[in-house]
Formats: sequence, C-alpha cells, structure tokens
Amino acid sequence: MVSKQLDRVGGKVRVIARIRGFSGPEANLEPDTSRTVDWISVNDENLDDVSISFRDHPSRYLVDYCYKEDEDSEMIYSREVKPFVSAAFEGHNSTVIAHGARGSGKTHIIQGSAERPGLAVLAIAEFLPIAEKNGKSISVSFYEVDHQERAMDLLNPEKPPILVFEDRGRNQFKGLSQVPVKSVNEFQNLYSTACLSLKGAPKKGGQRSHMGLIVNVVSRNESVGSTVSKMNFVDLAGYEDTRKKSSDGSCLTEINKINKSIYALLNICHALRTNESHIPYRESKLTRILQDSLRGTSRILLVSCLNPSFCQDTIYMVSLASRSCHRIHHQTFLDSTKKSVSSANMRQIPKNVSGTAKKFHGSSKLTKGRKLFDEASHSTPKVEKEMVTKASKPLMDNSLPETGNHDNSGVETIVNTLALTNVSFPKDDLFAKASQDMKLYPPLENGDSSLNASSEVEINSLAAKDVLVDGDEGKKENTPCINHSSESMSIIVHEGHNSPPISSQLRDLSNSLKMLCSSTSSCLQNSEKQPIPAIEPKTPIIQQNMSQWDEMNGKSPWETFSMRGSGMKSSIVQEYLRFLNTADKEELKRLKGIGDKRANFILELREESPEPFKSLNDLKDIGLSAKQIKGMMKKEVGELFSEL
Ligand SMILES: Nc1ncnc2c1ncn2[C@@H]1O[C@H](COP(=O)(O)OP(=O)(O)OP(=O)(O)O)[C@@H](O)[C@H]1O
Repeated sequence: MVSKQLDRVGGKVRVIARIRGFSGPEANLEPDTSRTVDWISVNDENLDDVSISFRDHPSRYLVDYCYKEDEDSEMIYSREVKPFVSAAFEGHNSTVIAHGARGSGKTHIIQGSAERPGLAVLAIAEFLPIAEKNGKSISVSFYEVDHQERAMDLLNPEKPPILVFEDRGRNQFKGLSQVPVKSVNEFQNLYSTACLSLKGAPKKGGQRSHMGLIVNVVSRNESVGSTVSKMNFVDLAGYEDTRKKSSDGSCLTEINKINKSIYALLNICHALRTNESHIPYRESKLTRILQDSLRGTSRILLVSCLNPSFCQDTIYMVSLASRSCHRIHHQTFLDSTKKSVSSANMRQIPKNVSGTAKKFHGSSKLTKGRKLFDEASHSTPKVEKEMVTKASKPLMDNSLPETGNHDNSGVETIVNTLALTNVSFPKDDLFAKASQDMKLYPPLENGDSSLNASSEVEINSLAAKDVLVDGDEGKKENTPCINHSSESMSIIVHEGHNSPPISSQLRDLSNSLKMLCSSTSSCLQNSEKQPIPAIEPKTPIIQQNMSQWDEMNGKSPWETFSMRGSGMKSSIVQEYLRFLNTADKEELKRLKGIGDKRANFILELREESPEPFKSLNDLKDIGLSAKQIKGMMKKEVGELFSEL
C-alpha cells in the first residue's frame, strides 16, 4: 500500500518546482508584467513532466512537476510528502530539500507561518496520531551547517559542533539533541527556538547557513533512542552568484563556501537519479549528515523554489535541479508559444555514457566539475549538444562578470587541453560547457585556504583561476593542473604545502626562531644596520632592519621581541594544527597524548571534514582538556630547544 503511494510520487529522487507568490512591495506590481517565470505541462504519452521557462530566456527546464503561486503548501504536502510519512512507519527514510535563490520561498515552504503551515509542520501533524496508533513516538532535532562546514545543535547551541559517525549503516550524531514532541504546538515552539539560535539567521543578505530538521520515528518498546526511521527537512541557504557584486558587502568567500555545499547536495541528487555508481556523500558536512537518508530505500523530494520575477540565480538553480531530469530541452524563445516540448526529441538523450566517456570516467578521483563536463560533452547527441551550446551562450553571457574577475583563459586552456585528447568535440561545445562549469563551481576568493586543504574537491574552481597544463614549471604552488594524455585526462591541484612531517616543520620554525632571537639580540647590542636575510620558507619572513622597524613603529626592543614571539607562537600552533589535519596514523602517534585510539578518532574526523582542526580548541573534540592541550604544546615546543 505504502509502496504504491511512493510509486505515485515517482522514483528515488523527485524534482518539483514551486513558484513563489508575490510578497511585500512586489504584491503591488502588476503580476502579468512582472511575472517572468512560466511553465507548461508536457503530457505526452508516459511523460507528465513540466517545462519551465523564463521570459526573454532561451532555455526551458524540465522538472517532474511545477506548483503555481496559488497552489498552497497543503496541496504540495498531500501530493508529495504525505506518502513519505506513511513510509516512515515501514522503516523508510526520506528527505525534503528546499533550494533556490535568496528570497525564493524556501523557509516558507518548509516552515511556513502561523497562518500557512509549511511542509514540516503538516508532516508532524500527521506523524503524531499515526505514531500514537502504532506504539511509536516522535522526536525532533534541529541543526545548522555553516559556511565553515560546522554543524551545530540549534536546540542547544552552547554544545560543541556535532560529530557524525556511522554505525552499522546508520548515522549517529554526537552532540545533537533529540527532543520528544507530543503536539504540533510543542513542535512549533521548538522550531521557533531553533530559528532564534540560527547563526546564519536571515539578515539583509538572507539566510547564510543551511538549516536541517530530523523527525525521528522512535520505537517505544526498545531501548531509548532506537530510531525506526527518519524524515529530514532541509532549508538550504539561498544561492547567490558571487560574481555579482554583493549588494550588502557580504563576505564572498563565505557565499562561495555555502554555494559549494549546495552543489554537493544537488550533485548527490543528480548521481542518485541517474544511477551513478559512485555517490559523493562525503563532499560536505550536510551530505554526511543526510547520508543514511539519501541512500538505500530512501526517497528524496527536491523542491526548486522560484522567484516569480526575473532572477538569474533562480534560473541557474532550476537548471541544476533539472539537469537530472534528463530531458532538458532547449529552444529559442521565438517559438515558445506554449507548445508541447517534443518528447521524442528529448528522449534522444541517452542515459548511459559513451565508451569514450567511460574512459574519461575511469579515474575514481573524478571530480564534480569534471563529471558535469563529461556529461554535457559526451552523453548528449550532437543535435542536442548544439542546442545546449547555443542555449548556453546567452545564459553564460548574461552571467559572466563585466569586470576582469573572470577571464576566459582558464576555459580556453581546458578546451584546448581536451582538444588534445582523443575525444573529438566541437570546440565551441567545450567552451560553452567549461564556462558553464565555471559558473557551477565559482572560483575561490583570493586567500581562501580551503584550496590547500583538499586538492581533489577544489578542482571545480579551476576554470577561472590559473590553469596550468602539465609541464608549465612557472607556477606550481596552489595551482590546478591538467594532466593529459591520449588515453585519459586527470586534473589535479598542486598543493602549495606538501606537509612534511611535523618534526621537520617545527625544526624549520625553530631555526627561524633561533635566527630571530640572535638577530634581535644583535640588534639590541649592535647599532650597525645589517639587513636580516630572508629565511625561506619559514615564517615569518623578515626583510626589514629591526632597528629601523622599531623606530618606525615606536616600539621598544622588548615590545618588538614579545610581539614577534607571539607571532611565532601562533605559527607553531598553525603548523601543529596542519600536522593534525594531514599526518598519517603513525606520525600522529608521535605526538604526546595521541595514542592508537585518538589517532583513529582523528582520522575519522578527517573523513567527515577535510580540515577538522582549525584551532587548538578543536582538540577538545578528541577528548583532551584545556590543561592537556597546553601540556602537549609545551612539550612539543620545549623539544625544539632541547638541542640548543
Ligand atoms: N508562496 C508564497 N506566497 C506568498 N509569499 C511568500 C511565498 N513564499 C515566500 N513568501 C514570502 O517571501 C519572502 C521570502 O520568503 P522566504 O523567507 O521563505 O525565502 P527564503 O528563500 O527562505 O529566503 P532566504 O534566501 O533568506 O533563505 C517572505 O516574506 C515570505 O513570507
């Protein structure tokens, strides 16, 4: 019975769109002229899809269904979400994800308001009586994932970040409250409390973190916390193109990181919907948290929230969601007179990648950007590819920055490199898709340290940055590099720091420190102004004459010494943290206080997030007290001077 209901809501991943109603000042506008999004039903043979188009925009995007402004959350709930509730009592997990541009109505559809309850509230109203009847209970958890990939408990925000473990195929959360609910009222109060704790709470620039809710169906008969199944609701942060100048001066690096985690989740939906063999669950904290509610028999509802008036970010988001609907059809707007899209034409797109594409896919380290690149370039028949290329250009042109922020040289390098492989594509196609991928994976901002942290993941940002074809000796540090051969192509990022063992890193620092001490004392004793040689590559690099520097800054030698000493201290801490984030098990065990168990734990944490240790405080996550941390540092630093 339940399975039948689930069949009605489609396959594993269902993609629907929802056009937001006009609100606030928009409501005073004439809807017919300001409304730019339109849709038509594609009721052809077995297809019941909907094609979405935007005024003055050449592309159409297919989704499984589109709800108009006048179709309320209750209708969406009963048609799309209700079957998940019944399925939860049979042990099936599910996930409802709202994504879209800023202000597109994501919170409205998930949480709603007092007058118009959202999908989560409607689900709880249904969960409670069924649970009562079946001897089960309902408990809820609220969490937030911020741009630093930190997950925090929103019902107890003082707690340290949430840790995710896998135990017999199920996710376990350390540090996430699970609160029983007995009424809708109680639930709404908890929801309000969670919203108040949200650090990325809606500001002028919109919600800047992802908010998640887990509804647990708990068995009353068994031990406490024996969850039968769960249903997740995810209110994603609003997508924003960082290449547009942010009007509220928000930190672009922050937005970039948030966008990356949106892509990670959409990539999973795409991979699941297209039956890919590798599902990249570990690419972000959010996908790790949701992992056991995305795989297996779980169902996913992806709700693409659309702003009713023109919004380039909305078009981009729906294009991403619709890419897994396979039947994306592009046509010029000249003949967009609400004609049905030719399904025969759409079905031309094969689901399986070609042999050559498989060759391309051969590397297990294939990255997100590459996958998209491959798909567009390989799996689309020529006719369709030409359409894609033509259709992509206006979108691309619209969205590329006017400033020199993004030159096309990166794209051209990719295109040229691909042209050197044995895959023959029209160069234009590659150019268009590479540019699109640049948009999909915007480059990191200058100084974004995550480029160093994870070479494979970060490749998506390669397009607009310095792209280096193998053999270019000029720039090796932190530079994405394409290796190509006639057989395959792999893309790697040269990491700026190859993380030598901590002993040698600390030795370098020690040398710097000794050099600094001796030069400082010689400055104190000797007024002769000899410039101090730069010490490569240790930190900090001292280029100035100390006495001049002191005079310039009006500091006494002692103040200078203390200040530099504290700079050294923080450098040592950074090296130490970097070691914890990169060393292998045996190396880790060389540290005081790290035994077999803690070393394993550190490796587990690194599985969840590529850089779990950002400050010494994070060592508390592996069970060390503040006193123990201090002791460890003292010992490591003390050893530096053991050979003085
Ligand atoms: N279907 C709708 N009908 C009428 N008004 C709506 C609808 N959906 C959203 N709104 C209104 O639009 C505004 C923005 O909605 P909402 O806060 O849900 O957007 P959001 O996508 O969650 O924003 P953010 O990007 O900040 O996360 C709110 O004032 C909300 O009340």
